[in-house]
Amino acid sequence: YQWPSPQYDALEQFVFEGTDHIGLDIGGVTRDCTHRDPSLKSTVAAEWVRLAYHDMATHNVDDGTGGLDASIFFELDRAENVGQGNVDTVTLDFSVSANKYVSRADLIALGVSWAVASCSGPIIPFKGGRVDALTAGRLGVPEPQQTLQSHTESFRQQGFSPSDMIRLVACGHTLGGVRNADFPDIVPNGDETFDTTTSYDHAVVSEYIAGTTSNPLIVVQDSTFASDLRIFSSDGNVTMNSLNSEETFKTTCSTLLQRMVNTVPNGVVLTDTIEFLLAKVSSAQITQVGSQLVFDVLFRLSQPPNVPVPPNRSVKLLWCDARGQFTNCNQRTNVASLPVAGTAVVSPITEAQGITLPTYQFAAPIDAAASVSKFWFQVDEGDGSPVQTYNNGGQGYIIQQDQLIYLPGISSFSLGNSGGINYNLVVGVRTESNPTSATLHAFDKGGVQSGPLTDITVNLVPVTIAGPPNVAPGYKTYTATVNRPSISTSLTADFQVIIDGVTYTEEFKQTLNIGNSPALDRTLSTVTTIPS
Ligand code: HEM
Repeated sequence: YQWPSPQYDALEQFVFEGTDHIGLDIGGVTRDCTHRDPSLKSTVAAEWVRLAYHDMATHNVDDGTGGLDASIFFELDRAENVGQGNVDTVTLDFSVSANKYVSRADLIALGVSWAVASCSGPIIPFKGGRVDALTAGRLGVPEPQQTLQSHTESFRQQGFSPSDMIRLVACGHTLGGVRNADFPDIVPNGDETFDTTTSYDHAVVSEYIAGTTSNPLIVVQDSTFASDLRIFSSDGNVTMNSLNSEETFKTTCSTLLQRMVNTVPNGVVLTDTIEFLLAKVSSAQITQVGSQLVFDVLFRLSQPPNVPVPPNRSVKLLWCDARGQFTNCNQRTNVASLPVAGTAVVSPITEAQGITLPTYQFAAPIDAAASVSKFWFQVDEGDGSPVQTYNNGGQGYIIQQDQLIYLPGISSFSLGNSGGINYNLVVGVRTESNPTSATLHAFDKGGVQSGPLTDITVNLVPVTIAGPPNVAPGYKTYTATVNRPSISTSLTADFQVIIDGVTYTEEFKQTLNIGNSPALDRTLSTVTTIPS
């Protein structure tokens, strides 16, 4: 890993912080294996795992189509997808946070890892890179009244053998249960769970083997619906017996659920497993606070379980000028200390491992004539141990360019002339530069009904923004307006200018916190210089 890796960075934040590009705590929806509504026996985790299976179930191993591709967004009206759990998962949980780097399908897949971890199950490693379908997939979700032969054929088409089928059903039916509203013939007296525990454990297996189960797809008035019984007993209970230990159940399910969420249409290439970064530059940009040009950086560290943050820890940001007589730390290095300390939200995966994520926010006033070339951090735990340097594996964290900067603080919303909301997004371009082209690309994956990705390109035009707060010295403003039907939390913007034939880009910028948003508030860091 080397910073910056925008897709990796975005996926890593989802996996381990559980939050999206505007900080919305999506992973937290399943925290503590909670119920969406206290009246439900099912958990959010159960809903998320079922949804992922139903999305994947459209895979056809014979022609390589379908799989975990978010086609479920277009399949909710099918009988095979009945249930408020599926509707809530799609519309409330997974329709607002997908973005340029994280697809809806990635969110559905990650939902399985979050869900299982939140219910004390195994850690399921996650890969990103799924591609969202534009339309519904084939029919393919098995239903309880179908025969064993038909189920075996369904799972074969999805890429799973008869014994995988037994395992995968058990790995799913350890969570949640059957709802009266959806299957009144199976559970006429109200919702019933598949086993007696809420958590992700092997009770679904042990209760079946012990003959004490009340799984409604086993113990049911009309045996037509006893699909779990037919599946579990289909090999004379050999597979179920082999799963009858907590350890085996968890390792088996971790592997199988990974296979389930990594079942994607042919041609889709998944990333490597997203590993936790012990230290991470979460965001770094030149921007302005008020009309002061700042170098804004969030640095995230990690604390192992039960190890508090050292009380005397000091974290420093160091950087070199990019322009002027001290360029590249010729003679002097800039230092900012006393950042604003905070804690990042942790996802259920990180929480299950007991890891906490202290953060250090720097907003260092800078001068456009000096700017920033590369930066790094020094951490002194204040306990006599050696000072640690974090410098991106030796080369420092490099600021790619300072020609173009995003200015959310002087961006704004307004009502569109023909309806909707105008996003008036503002960037700064260095005063001495004259772009031959300036554009904005906006990506919006929001909404269930809208297509999975709206990609809008508009030209940026030079403007003078009236009145304070005005643009920082050294920069002039350009703006572009994007009209959306309503405020969209998933809209992100890429800006691009061409100056003297060279393209400069500021990309993947959030658009929700703009203008006077408190999220943009910063305490300016104190800056000194040291000889280098
Ligand atoms: C032959 C295969 C399967 C059949 C016939 C089947 C059938 C069902 C039925 C009827 C329900 C009740 C849904 C409701 O009341 O809304 C259910 C729930 C559930 N299924 Fe399956 N299922 C199968 C395979 C799987 C697989 C492979 C998984 C995941 C690996 C899975 C995960 C779940 C989960 C987690 C729930 C609980 C949902 C909740 O409580 O909200 N199922 N299943």
